[in-house]
Amino acid sequence: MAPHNLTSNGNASIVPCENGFLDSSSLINSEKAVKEIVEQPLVEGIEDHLIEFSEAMRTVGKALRRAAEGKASAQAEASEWKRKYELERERNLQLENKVLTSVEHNGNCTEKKVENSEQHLKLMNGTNQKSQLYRGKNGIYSHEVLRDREQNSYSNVHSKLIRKASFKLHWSCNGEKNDQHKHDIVSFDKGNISTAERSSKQICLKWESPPQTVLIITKPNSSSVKVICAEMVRWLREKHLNIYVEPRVRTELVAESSYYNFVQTWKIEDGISLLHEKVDFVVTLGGDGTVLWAASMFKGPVPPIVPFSLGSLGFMTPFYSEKYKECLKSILQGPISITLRHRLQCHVIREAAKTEYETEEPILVLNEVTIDRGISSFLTNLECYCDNSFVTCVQGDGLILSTTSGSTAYSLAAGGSMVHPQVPGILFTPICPHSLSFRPLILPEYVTLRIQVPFNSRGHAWASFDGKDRKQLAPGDALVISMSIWPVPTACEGDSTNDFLHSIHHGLHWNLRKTQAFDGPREAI
Ligand SMILES: NC(=O)c1ccc[n+]([C@@H]2O[C@H](COP(=O)([O-])OP(=O)(O)OC[C@H]3O[C@@H](n4cnc5c(N)ncnc54)[C@H](O)[C@@H]3O)[C@@H](O)[C@H]2O)c1
Ligand SMILES: Nc1ncnc2c1ncn2[C@@H]1O[C@H](COP(=O)(O)OP(=O)(O)OP(=O)(O)O)[C@@H](O)[C@H]1O
Repeated sequence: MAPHNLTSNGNASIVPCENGFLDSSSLINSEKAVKEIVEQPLVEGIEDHLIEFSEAMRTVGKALRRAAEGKASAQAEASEWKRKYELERERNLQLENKVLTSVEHNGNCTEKKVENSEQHLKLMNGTNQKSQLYRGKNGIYSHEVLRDREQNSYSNVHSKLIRKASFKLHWSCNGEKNDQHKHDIVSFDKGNISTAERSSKQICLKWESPPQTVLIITKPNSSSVKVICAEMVRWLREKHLNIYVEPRVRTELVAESSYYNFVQTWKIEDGISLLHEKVDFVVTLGGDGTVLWAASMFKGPVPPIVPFSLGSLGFMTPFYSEKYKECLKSILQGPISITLRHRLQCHVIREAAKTEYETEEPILVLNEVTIDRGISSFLTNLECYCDNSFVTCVQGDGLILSTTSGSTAYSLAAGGSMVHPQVPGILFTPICPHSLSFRPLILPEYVTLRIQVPFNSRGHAWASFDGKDRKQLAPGDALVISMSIWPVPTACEGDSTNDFLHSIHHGLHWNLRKTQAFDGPREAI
């Protein structure tokens, strides 16, 4: 129940604000009420406990005043910060305007880019941050004004302003385009708890300006992939796109013909960290492993990925490579239905680390992180905590913490459920548990999990990330896992649900059974 406020006439009223705080006037009123009670002349022979009561009320009165004062000072501070923020925003917008105008005068940018920049500024409408996503009234906008900082010998865009294509995300509803992004909001209007209508379904990406730069990632050592890649590069070049490939692929292409000299790449690992700033979308040519590889190249935001199937299974690769021209035409034109695939952020915390924050570089996984016994012949012994609540102790071959995208991979093989990739959750799937009652769990996406190798463990454990980068975990070491804020947007062939069902039908032959014949024994009617 909400606290009641005593008034001088003895009536009680409930006065919490919407935000859960008491408002300052009601605090002052309640303080007055307390004062009135306290200041009433004491009747002779008053009991000791009444004196105690009045002392207590005095303390309450003081506390209420302090709360009101605290709130007023917090409000003043907030308005000061708001004012500073407005000033900063104004200044940055002016700076941005100046840079763009000087670029226009120097002729360093194409006409198209300058046109776009004005459009961008309008769209940015008061946002000063060089951030990846701008939340608009009717969806999410993405804009970037970037300076090419990389000294890349293959790049012909030195020190120029380059601009990523701008796009907008829509949430469409029952097949119709609906610009309203509906959040999952819990309301408690008049004390009735309800959630907002759940009509936000398929996410659509619409280009606001044409995409100009594409990154092609290919599965190595495959001649069919090499052929398609070379063809695709030529085709994209005709469409005037800037093309990036991995250093290995550029070497292969240039060895084939000097025609491919225009293809750009990066020289050192550092170049990869800037890719998301340059690339409008990524094409993968391979199987699911190539999509995992492409995702792992982006430690932060990931551009939309268009995965072409050149592997055996292809859960995440809905596009047919033979039809790449039609597919890419429709991708370049948009809008594109996308699946936002969540990733898990994994921190290894060594026992030797002095603080919780002294962790190794976090690793992002699109499928799963697995903690297993490696080559050890002992049972793994893993203590699992979820937001500091003890979950269980895993004794068996290991544990898989999987995203819903990874639910059809290793987790499925270990008995986990298949989950639609848009369901926000973390799968907790044991590997060969030595207990009959250990069933897999699906936990909500907002929890933080901590998997601890106990000090009394007989052996080490091993963590692997999307099947790669194995790391040894010694007794006392822990792995902390939470949902990353950087999902992997993958383009859909149909829509998210259609693609998911298609992949489990065709990839796994899910529930494939000959239909029972009509003739035979029947129920008596
Ligand atoms: N017992 C198992 O099923 C098992 C064992 C180890 C690893 N894996 C999976 O392999 C993944 C690594 O894939 P890779 O291609 O780099 O290695 P890989 O070449 O060994 O291929 C593993 C297989 O898993 C499939 N796969 C990958 N991601 C999938 C997904 N999200 N849904 C359905 N199938 C998927 C691939 O198509 C491939 O056929 C790991 O993330 C793990 O999920 C599975
Ligand atoms: N660009 C890349 N650079 C290095 N390794 C890669 C690259 N792309 C994919 N790989 C690795 O190559 C392996 C095979 O890739 P992928 O899964 O795409 O092909 P596949 O095995 O033929 O397909 P499927 O998994 O559908 O059978 C994976 O282990 C993956 O990590």
